[in-house]
Amino acid sequence: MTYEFKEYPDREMLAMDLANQIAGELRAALSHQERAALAVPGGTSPGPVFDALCAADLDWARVDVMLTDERWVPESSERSNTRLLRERLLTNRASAARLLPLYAEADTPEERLAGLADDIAPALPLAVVLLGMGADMHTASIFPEADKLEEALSNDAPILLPMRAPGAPEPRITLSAHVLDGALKKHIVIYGAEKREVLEKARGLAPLEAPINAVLDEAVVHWAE
Ligand SMILES: O=C1O[C@H](COP(=O)(O)O)[C@@H](O)[C@H](O)[C@H]1O
Repeated sequence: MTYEFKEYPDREMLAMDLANQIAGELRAALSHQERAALAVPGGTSPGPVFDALCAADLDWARVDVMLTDERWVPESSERSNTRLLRERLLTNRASAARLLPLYAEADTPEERLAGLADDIAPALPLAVVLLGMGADMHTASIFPEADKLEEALSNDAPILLPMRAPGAPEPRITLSAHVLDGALKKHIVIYGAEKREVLEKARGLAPLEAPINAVLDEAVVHWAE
């Protein structure tokens, strides 16, 4: 498995450079296809990238934006990844993009899974995916020790899976590994010494132990202190 590791002087430079790269890749995809799909993470890491990317000059009306995963909470919750997406990415020029949601009101993800997956399917494969990584080596909501970990990692997994894990305070919904890994361009954003070490420790481990390894091959990892 090989991946590129890009180190930046600071987080601001990382956010600007990564946003430029993603915008360029979306433009390239749109030059030879009618629509392009972009999947992005939630959590604490992508906000500054969203702040830069939302101003990019490209034909956002032909871009389908979705999350890599969602916490099963309504948008009124501080923990909603959709809320972050609306506040920081789907604004400015990017407000013209089409959001393909990973949440709909219901008590459990299982109740809405099929409908959400049906809406996403025509937009695939992803032109670009941006992923985060937790300190436990999870990516999207593919967590070590999760109840559907094996299924999420298998090549014939459905597009979307519900997920429950000891490290996740609420039920989740996640794109499966082959959908994420099938993106034409893959980027992973991580900050700080701890996550850099975690990524090093993941080297050589099976995706069952280190789910991040299911998407790392040929990805670009963007790191700043
Ligand atoms: O819960 C989640 O965690 C990961 C990592 O988040 P971070 O705050 O450590 O950057 C994130 O990539 C994922 O989308 C999110 O749902």
